[in-house]
Amino acid sequence: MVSHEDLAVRTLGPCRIDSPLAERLVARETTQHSVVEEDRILFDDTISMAGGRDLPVEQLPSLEPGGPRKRIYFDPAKTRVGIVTCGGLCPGLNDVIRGLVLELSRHYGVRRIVGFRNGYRGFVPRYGEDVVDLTPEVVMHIDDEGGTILGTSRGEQDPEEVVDALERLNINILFVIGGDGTIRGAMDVVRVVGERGLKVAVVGIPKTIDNDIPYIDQSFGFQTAMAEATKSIHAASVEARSAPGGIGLVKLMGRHSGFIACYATLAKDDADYVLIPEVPFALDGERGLLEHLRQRVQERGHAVVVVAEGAGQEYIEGEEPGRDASGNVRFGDIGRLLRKRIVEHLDAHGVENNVRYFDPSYAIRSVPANPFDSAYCLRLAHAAVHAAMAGRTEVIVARRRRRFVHIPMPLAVSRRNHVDPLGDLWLSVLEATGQPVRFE
Ligand SMILES: Nc1ncnc2c1ncn2[C@@H]1O[C@H](COP(=O)(O)OP(=O)(O)O)[C@@H](O)[C@H]1O
Ligand SMILES: O=P(O)(O)OC[C@H]1O[C@](O)(COP(=O)(O)O)[C@@H](O)[C@@H]1O
Ligand SMILES: [Mg+2]
Repeated sequence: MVSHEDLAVRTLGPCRIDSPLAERLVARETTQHSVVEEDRILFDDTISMAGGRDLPVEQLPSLEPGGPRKRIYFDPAKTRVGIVTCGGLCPGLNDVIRGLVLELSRHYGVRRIVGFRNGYRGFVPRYGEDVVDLTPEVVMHIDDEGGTILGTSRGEQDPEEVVDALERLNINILFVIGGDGTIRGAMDVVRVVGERGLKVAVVGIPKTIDNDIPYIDQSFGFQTAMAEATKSIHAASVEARSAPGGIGLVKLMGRHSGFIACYATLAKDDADYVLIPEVPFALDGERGLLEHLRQRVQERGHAVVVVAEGAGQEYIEGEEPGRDASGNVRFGDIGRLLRKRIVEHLDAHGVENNVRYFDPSYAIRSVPANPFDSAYCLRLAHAAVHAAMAGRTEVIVARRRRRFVHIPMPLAVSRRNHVDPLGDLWLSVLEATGQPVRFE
């Protein structure tokens, strides 16, 4: 259970400098729409959860609100900022970079902002990466494109070398835009910064199309990626309905969490089956997926199956899952395996079948952010700048139940966000598809 201590945010020191934004904050109060900096946001949101702790209200676990402070830690005129993007692509990376640069320069008056190229390797001299000066002019229209203007990479780097680079360039604030691996890397940087007695704020903006960062409503770019995925589900459905025994099979990204598969399915209410890593399924047997699918195709003439890449890995034989440079598992291709097994099963029962396999893969994450995600990215960037200028460190900014909050990095990587097989989302998926609760 998350405790009060888990939610404590680290700061570099007292805020003694008047914020250039202070004037705008005078009339602010805590309402449905804002939380003042002195207030806290309760972590639990049901009576049973909060009541179960048996604590007075002021001792209940609570989060520090995001947003501008009246006084800040860093003197903007003397502050130098670094930005890095790491891990897999995600729609909105450029929006976040742009938002950081514009907020820092226009509202705080920070004049020295650099981008490190290609993830954490951009700090390490042997890679020979250049450092990019980021000005409002440079970033103004970068949100029109997907990807990241800074480039990204996987693979661990020595945090000592990262901090050497921070020292060489006199960086006071480092913004890391990345997923769980990136946040773990950032925590190593914070440790070395502390060991050297430096005052560098490290603030993260969580990025993942898989939506697997816990305690937040949704990661930026997720909505765009899942919207993009609906196009393949629609195409699969059209193909399936247009051929005798048509079966549209769509494999979507989602290594450990099936959020893209679930939401894309709900958005395009066309699928008969959704398979995700969180819900194991039997393939064979009377109550297995293949037999159910055979009956569905015979009854309705067609079917659509959506599978997340991490689902059903136990069926991929003879292949040890590989690892990428960051140590993430590289799964076997569940889509191809399902295609093969579906064809074999239906052929064996003399059922005509035409399987059309879609693997949109990188296409769903390399697109520019949609307007909702763009707005979200900009607001996350603003929140990250406010947090960093106020000396917060080892923290990510995020939206939780529609409030912007600061979440300590150790908590953000303490677990993964999963689709709960007993939760509301999976129930909605079961209702939409009509698939059995279990294939067993
Ligand atoms: N356990 C870890 N400890 C320290 N750094 C890590 C760790 N895992 C990943 N990293 C660093 O974070 C970067 C991105 O991690 P990765 O897992 O590839 O993507 P993501 O941040 O999207 O999860 C890598 O370049 C690597 O240097
Ligand atoms: O082939 P790549 O670029 O290493 O990444 C593939 C993986 O990246 C993801 O899109 C997201 O992963 P991260 O958020 O860890 O970067 C996964 O869904 C997918 O398995
Ligand atoms: Mg990751």
